[in-house]
Amino acid sequence: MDYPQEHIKPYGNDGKKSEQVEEMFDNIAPAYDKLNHTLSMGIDRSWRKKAIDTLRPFSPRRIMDVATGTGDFAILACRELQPDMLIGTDISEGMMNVGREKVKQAHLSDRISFAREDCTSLSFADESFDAVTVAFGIRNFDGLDKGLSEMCRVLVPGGHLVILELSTPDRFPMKQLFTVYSKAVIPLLGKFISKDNSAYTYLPQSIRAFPQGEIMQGVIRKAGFSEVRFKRLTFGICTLYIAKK
Ligand SMILES: C[S@@+](CC[C@H](N)C(=O)[O-])C[C@H]1O[C@@H](n2cnc3c(N)ncnc32)[C@H](O)[C@@H]1O
Repeated sequence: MDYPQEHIKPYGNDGKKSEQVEEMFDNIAPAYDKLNHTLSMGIDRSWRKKAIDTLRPFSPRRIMDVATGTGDFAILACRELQPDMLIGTDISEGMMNVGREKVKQAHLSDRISFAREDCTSLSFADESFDAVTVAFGIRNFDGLDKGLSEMCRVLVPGGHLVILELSTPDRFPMKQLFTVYSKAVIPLLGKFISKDNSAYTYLPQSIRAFPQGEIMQGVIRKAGFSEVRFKRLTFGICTLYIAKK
């Protein structure tokens, strides 16, 4: 299926979305962590922790963190869940280079590795992982259905998928506050800190266009998952989805 966010690209209509997304994240990589924590006022840390906690009962031994970026989710998941191995995959080498450095600093290089992989076409064999996670990345895919079915393919039967994604609150007054914040504050602060004029205009546009809540639950089910649940976090600014293969 064709989804509206697949037509929203960071740098205009020319060229493939995945190439533009890769270029954008390569550009903003050095500023990404600072911006992330500033724009979310640090709340992203508690969202990541909540997402990782949902995997604790299953003690996954092999984890893939898709769209791993600068590795924050991967590092926290490795510390909290103590898997045998965790591989962070992403299309942006710029983001992963920041992540590689952080993993080294955290003395986790023996358990966390990185690989350049587009999630819509993964090179891993079927049933390679016990858990797949993706935090704030799935909205950027050029092919949501293909990305989800690839994540399903590489999971073992009974394995778990955890998705964190930004969403738009649907109730007063957070809905109105978030509209002002996303249309005025995010582009301005984003431009100032990252020096990329387009990246932080793309961010709120892609959040608004991305399927949310019950609709996203249906999209995940259609890709082959069962027991799909979701939880809105912080008044619906973020949504956590959990599913089983
Ligand atoms: C907003 S960052 C999130 C990074 C990290 N997961 C976090 O929690 O901070 C989104 C990441 O998704 C990656 N990405 C976008 N499309 C992708 C794709 N098709 N396959 C793999 N990674 C992708 C980008 O390169 C970027 O690093």
